Amino acid sequence: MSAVLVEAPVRKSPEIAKADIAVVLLGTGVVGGAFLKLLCTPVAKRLHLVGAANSRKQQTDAAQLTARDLRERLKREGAARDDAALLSALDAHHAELKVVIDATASGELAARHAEWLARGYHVVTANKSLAGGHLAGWRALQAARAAGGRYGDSATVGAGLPVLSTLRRLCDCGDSLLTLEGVFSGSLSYLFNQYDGSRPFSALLRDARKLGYTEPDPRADLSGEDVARKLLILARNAGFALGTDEVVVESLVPEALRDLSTEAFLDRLEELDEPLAALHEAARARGQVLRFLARLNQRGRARVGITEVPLTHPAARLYGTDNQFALTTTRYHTQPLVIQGPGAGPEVTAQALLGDVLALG
Ligand SMILES: NC(=O)C1=CN([C@@H]2O[C@H](COP(=O)(O)OP(=O)(O)OC[C@H]3O[C@@H](n4cnc5c(N)ncnc54)[C@H](O)[C@@H]3O)[C@@H](O)[C@H]2O)C=CC1
Ligand SMILES: N[C@@H](CC=O)C(=O)O
Repeated sequence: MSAVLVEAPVRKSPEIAKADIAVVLLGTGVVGGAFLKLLCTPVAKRLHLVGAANSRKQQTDAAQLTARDLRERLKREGAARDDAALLSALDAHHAELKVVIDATASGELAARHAEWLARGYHVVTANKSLAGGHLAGWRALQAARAAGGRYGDSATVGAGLPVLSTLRRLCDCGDSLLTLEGVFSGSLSYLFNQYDGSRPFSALLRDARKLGYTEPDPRADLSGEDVARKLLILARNAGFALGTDEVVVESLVPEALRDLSTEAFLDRLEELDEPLAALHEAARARGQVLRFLARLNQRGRARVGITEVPLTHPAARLYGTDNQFALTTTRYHTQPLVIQGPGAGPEVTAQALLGDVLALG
């Protein structure tokens, strides 16, 4: 029987008019750039971009903000960075909902999220530095949320996979997280799913960077820091008050490459090849493969690092940038609840940001 194409079901839109949303976008790199493209699609018609910034320049001029090449223009022209001017642009707009979107990896900006929430702006973020950083920051964020601020964080774990939403829903229903295990990094998944020694690790890393899977400085991925942040975000959302120093992190970055500038590090990527090849060879000789795993056990002990796993291990059967989150809870006890799918990339991450913005009202 041949496949029949059917029309998509008509979704009756509710009669209630949805609110307009004024938006400031911080970060016009890989993720921010993909978000700007989504803004031009019909689903984003309620969103009004009133400001956009990269690390050096910003724009609040309405005509400039609608330019198709806004991202390129911001590299050359615009006003100097000043958060106050961006927030004033939000204040001046008629929209009921005012949102700051953080598509940067800046710790400095993340440290302002709680203050923005307290001032009545909503925050939607791909930046994990606050929720996955020092416990004091996490606590300030929870206080701002308890006071009514809405924080869209879907993009911070699994690049928008329904992990945080599922975990929170379970906890809201009285379930408790017992253990958490899996592959929480899209770039490291991409690297180790492919690495078989035939191409140098550094060449695969360059590909991952070009495809937009790595952090702005790929050492944030290779050091396990980015994975540790995601583990902390999940653990804290499940009620474990873990500090950054309570996660044992095993870095893949050799000592000699740790203190370099990003540019200097990128020039010396080949120095990763030999140690990785040795690890790979040792694992292969034992019939195992390498995976970068995150684990939280029932006593709240957390560890992220490279591990040899047998070919039958669930993490050995991932593809592309797949993330895998295995949640054992009081109610999902015999078998874990597993959430798996692409866990990095500009389009999925930008979609997660848009989803969080639209969910505001
Ligand atoms: N690439 C991915 O697949 C995913 C990325 N994320 C997160 O998204 C964030 C952005 O990642 P990418 O777009 O890949 O990085 P990127 O390096 O391509 O872009 C970062 C942007 O932030 C800007 N920026 C830095 N400091 C700033 C400041 N103080 N004010 C305004 N702009 C500033 C930079 O100029 C640049 O435009 C990171 O926090 C990352 O962890 C989250 C999920 C997936
Ligand atoms: N660099 C990150 C991107 C998503 O958070 C990763 O590799 O997972």
